[in-house]
Amino acid sequence: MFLALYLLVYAKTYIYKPWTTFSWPRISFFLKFPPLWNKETYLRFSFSCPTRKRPTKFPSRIHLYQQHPDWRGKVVLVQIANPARGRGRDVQEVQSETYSTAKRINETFGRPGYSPVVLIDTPLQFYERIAYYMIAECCMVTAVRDGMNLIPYEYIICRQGNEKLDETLQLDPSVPKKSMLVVSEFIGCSPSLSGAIRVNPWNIDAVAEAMDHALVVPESEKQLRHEKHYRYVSTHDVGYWAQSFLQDLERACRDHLRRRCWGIGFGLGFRVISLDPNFRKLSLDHIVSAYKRSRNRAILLDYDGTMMAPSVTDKTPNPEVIGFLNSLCRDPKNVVFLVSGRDKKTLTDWFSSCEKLGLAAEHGYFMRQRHDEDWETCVPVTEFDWKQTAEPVMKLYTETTDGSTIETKESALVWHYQYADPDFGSCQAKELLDHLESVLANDPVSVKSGQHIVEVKPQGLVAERLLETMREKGMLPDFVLCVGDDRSDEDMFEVITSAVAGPALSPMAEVFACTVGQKPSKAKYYLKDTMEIVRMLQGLATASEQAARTASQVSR
Ligand SMILES: O=P(O)(O)OC[C@H]1O[C@H](O[C@H]2O[C@H](CO)[C@@H](O)[C@H](O)[C@H]2O)[C@H](O)[C@@H](O)[C@@H]1O
Repeated sequence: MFLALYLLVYAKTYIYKPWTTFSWPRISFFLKFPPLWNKETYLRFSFSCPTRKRPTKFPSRIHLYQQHPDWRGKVVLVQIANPARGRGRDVQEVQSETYSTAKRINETFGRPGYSPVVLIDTPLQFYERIAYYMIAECCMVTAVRDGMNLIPYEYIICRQGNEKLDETLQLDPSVPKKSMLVVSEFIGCSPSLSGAIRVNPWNIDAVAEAMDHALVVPESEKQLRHEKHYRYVSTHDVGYWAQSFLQDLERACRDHLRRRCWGIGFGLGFRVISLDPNFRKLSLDHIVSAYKRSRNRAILLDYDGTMMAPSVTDKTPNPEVIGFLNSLCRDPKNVVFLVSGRDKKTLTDWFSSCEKLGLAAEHGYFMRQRHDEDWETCVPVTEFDWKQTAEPVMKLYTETTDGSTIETKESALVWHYQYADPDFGSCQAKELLDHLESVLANDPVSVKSGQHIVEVKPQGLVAERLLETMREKGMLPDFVLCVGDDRSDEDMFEVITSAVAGPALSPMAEVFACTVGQKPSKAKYYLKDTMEIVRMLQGLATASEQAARTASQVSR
């Protein structure tokens, strides 16, 4: 006879206490007290709170017995209902639903001497709860929302036990410990428990399947899963968290006195950002006069979000953009490159009328100096094995984020969430970024976020390569302008800023790294939006046209 136990905690009233404060004789007595403990008894715990709606709690148990009749008579699910903190109508509703469903399960699947569900609705002593943890084969937490939920961590610690417990229960200390967790994907601790079976608690069938799976996995797998759980819990203890908070605080405060803080945005979008005191708005007069003084100019321009507003649906460049790009390219002192995440074909089609414009497609993986030249592959990467790792992860987020899609480029994979719910999409994007960074840590790729995208692309620095090409041609830039709007452009800013006083630039070089909007950036300058960027580029184009007119008048 297997006894499975699950707990319904109506309120989180528990406090962590170290092992040393336990009353060993009481635990020992409790564990030996029939019918809760014998060598063949399996216990299952599950926690929930009535104020967080529980769609799948009991229905999934009914499904377990319906779909897996083998467990009837072998599994007893014990649910411990802690007293509710609140007394609202919803609390009462959940309580009465809990009682009536437990009754129904017992009537349907029970028999004399066997109740598949045991519902304990009196408060448990702390030592009793700990004892339940120790003997539970599996802990199940199916809350549909919860901040952190420490129950799985406590369960793991209890399952690991210690010497004293082994001695009390006459367990062989050399036998590896086991633990099984079924947890809701909506609770805070879920991402940290890589050995847990994660479920969507709204999906009754999936929860029943997970319960069944937790019962049937081989013993060796239960041990491996426990090893994973315990390794995490024992290394990420209170000391670890305190230390990491302190480190974060130190990092945030390091340049605090030097930095300026700004409140930006309105309502829910309001946030305080701290910016380098040297970060300032780019003055048109300043850049135009530096432009006029210079002889060899390198100009690197991002496209989406920089020259084209994110809100525009048709991203095809308008005649105004084509016009000033051509004016800039006609100036013999300029080398102009459009550096975009877009693919070769899109850039070729869009900029076919800009004959002298250099194009860097897929963030510089492909480059073409002019319209009549062939594309070259610039990054020495031929292996794309990382796509096999990245794609399934992106697919997972696409399935759970309605409106999101995956774009497959020759060198990169992009997860788009422009058409997903904005808040949920950006939360998912943050998670995906972390997830991809951790699984691709050893691959030669970088994971970047952009305008409603998360992109994985080969590492490679387009700005470095462009400066190198100019140097090979004997052109040492004395003016560098680099404009971009998102994280994928930060590498360019870093390269050109750190090239100052190096061999790639003239010692007199003036460098303008400019981002769009006021935000933490490696760029020294910002302009408010794409309109201001376009105005600035038009200003430079006008300066080039004036210089060309003056030159032609002089030569006549
Ligand atoms: O380097 P950029 O020129 O800024 O290009 C970055 C990405 O552009 C494209 O995505 C953008 O446009 C999409 C619609 O046209 C929009 O849904 C998305 O939110 C934008 O970021 C392109 O699809 C990506 O591959 C580029 O990396």
